[in-house]
Amino acid sequence: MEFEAVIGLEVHIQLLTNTKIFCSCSTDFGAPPNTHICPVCMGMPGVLPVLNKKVLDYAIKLGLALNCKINKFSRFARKNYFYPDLPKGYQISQYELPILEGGHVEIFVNGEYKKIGLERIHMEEDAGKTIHRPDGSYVDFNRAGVPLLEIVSLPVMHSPQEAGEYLRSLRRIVRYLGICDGNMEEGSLRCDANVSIRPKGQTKLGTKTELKNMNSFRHVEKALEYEIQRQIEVVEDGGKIIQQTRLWDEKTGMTKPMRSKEEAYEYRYFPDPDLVPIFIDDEWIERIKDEVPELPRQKLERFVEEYGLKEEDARVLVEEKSLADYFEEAAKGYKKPQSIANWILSELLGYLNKENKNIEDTLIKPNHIRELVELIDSGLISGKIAKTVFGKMYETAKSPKQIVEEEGLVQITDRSQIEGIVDEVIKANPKAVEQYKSGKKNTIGFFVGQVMKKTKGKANPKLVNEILASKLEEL
Ligand SMILES: Nc1ncnc2c1ncn2[C@@H]1O[C@H](COP(=O)(O)OP(=O)(O)OP(=O)(O)O)[C@@H](O)[C@H]1O
Ligand SMILES: [Mg+2]
Ligand SMILES: [Mg+2]
Repeated sequence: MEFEAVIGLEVHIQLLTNTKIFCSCSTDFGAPPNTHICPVCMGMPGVLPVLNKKVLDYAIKLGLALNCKINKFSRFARKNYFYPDLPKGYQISQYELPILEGGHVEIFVNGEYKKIGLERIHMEEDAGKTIHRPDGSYVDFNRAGVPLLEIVSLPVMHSPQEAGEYLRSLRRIVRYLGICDGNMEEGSLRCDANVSIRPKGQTKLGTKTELKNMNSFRHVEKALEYEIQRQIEVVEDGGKIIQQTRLWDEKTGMTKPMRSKEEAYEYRYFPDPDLVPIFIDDEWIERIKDEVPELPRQKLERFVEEYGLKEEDARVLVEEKSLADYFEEAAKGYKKPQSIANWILSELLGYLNKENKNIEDTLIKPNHIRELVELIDSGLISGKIAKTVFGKMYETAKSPKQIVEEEGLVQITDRSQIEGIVDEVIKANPKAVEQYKSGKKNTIGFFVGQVMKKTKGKANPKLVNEILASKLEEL
C-alpha cells in the first residue's frame, strides 16, 4: 500500500522585546542564571501581571505579514500543568480566543510556490529552563516570562522537505520583521513536529505523534523522515500508531517515546482573571501596517523586475535583509546590477562562508564592489586581476582603486607592448608553434598562458588572443 505523510508544525518564536511579557525584567540571553527575575515572573502570591504592549505590536505585525485574521477581541488563558520550570503552576497563554487566526506561510519547493495554511497564532509566556547535571537538576528562571508567539499550522504538509521549507520561510519573515532573531540553536525559534500517515487517497487523518527536541531545521527534516518510515513499518506489520510525544535523539538518529496519550496533560484552560481582555482598534492595525517592511517574496520580485537579476540569484540575495540591502547599496546608480550580484554571490559570499561569517562582518564597503566592476568595465584591470584585487579588498578594506595603484596592477592595453611580448613567446616556443601549424589550434591557450605569465596577468586578454591568433596564422 502507498502511504502519504501528513505534517503540522507548532513553532514557538521568542520575541525581541527588551523586557518580559508581564513584567519589566530583561529578556537578554546568556545572563547568569536567575538574575533576570522578579516576583511577577517567579509567580509570587499577590503580584499582578501587566501586558507589554510591544508584544501586541509584534503579534499584529506577524499577522499582517502572514495574512491572518486579526481578532479585535482576544484574551489570555491559564494553561495549568505542573513542572519545576513553571513557578506559578500555570502558563499564561491564549486558548479559545487567540489574537490571530488563519493566514498562511508561502513556501517554494521543487520550483513552485505553495501556501501552507495556518490554524492560529497566539501569545504566551515562556517557561524557565531546566538544566540537568551529574550532581542534580537546576532551574534557570531567566527565560520565564519571555514573550512567545506560537504559530500553529494546519496539517497540510506532506514531506519533510516541505516542513523544512516552511520553517526557513517563516524564519526569514520573522527576521525581516525584526520580531525574532530566529536562532534555533539558542532556542529563540523552536519547533514541535506533528506527523501521521494515511493510505494515499484517504482524506481522514491518521493518528499523529508529536516530535520534540530538534534544534536545527535539518534535524526537523531528519526526525520527520525517520518517524514517517517508522510509522509505515508499524502499520505494514499490522500494528497501530499510538498517539504520543516522541523525542528526537540526534546521536542515534531515531525518535523515542516520551509520553503517551494516557498520560497526556489535561490543561484545565480558563480565562486568566488577572488580565483584562485585549481590544485592538483599526487605528492600531493601521499604525503597525506602516511598520511592515517589504517582505522576502516581494523583494525577490522587485530585484528581478528592477535590476533584471536572474531569479535564482535574487533568491539568494533576499535570504537575509542585510544582504539584500548590501546589494542595493552596491548597485546604486550602476548600469549592470547583475555583475555586482555576481561578485557578491560568488566572491564575497565565498570568502565569508569559508570563515563562517555574515555580510555584517565584511570590511568591504558596498560602493567598493561597484568601483571594482567599473574598473573592469573601463578596461583598467582584467577580470583575473580583479580577483586578486578583491582578495586584498577583503583583507584590508582599501578601495580597489587604491590597491590597483599601489600594486601597479593596471592592465596593459598598449598594442605594441603586447605584440612585443607575443613575439618573444612565439620565438621561445618553436615546438608549440609546430603543433599549432600542424592543426592543433588549441595550443593557442598555451601561448595565452605564457603571455599572461610574463605580464603577471596584466595583459588585456582580448588583445592577447587577437594578436596571438593573427601572428600564429601569419607564420
Ligand atoms: N492527524 C494529524 N497528523 C498530523 N498533524 C496533525 C494531525 N492532527 C493535528 N495535527 C497538527 O498538530 C498540531 C497541533 O497543535 P496544537 O497546538 O493545536 O495542539 P497540541 O499540540 O495538542 O497543544 P500544545 O500546544 O499544548 O502542544 C497542529 O499543527 C496540527 O496541524
Ligand atoms: Mg501547541
Ligand atoms: Mg503540541
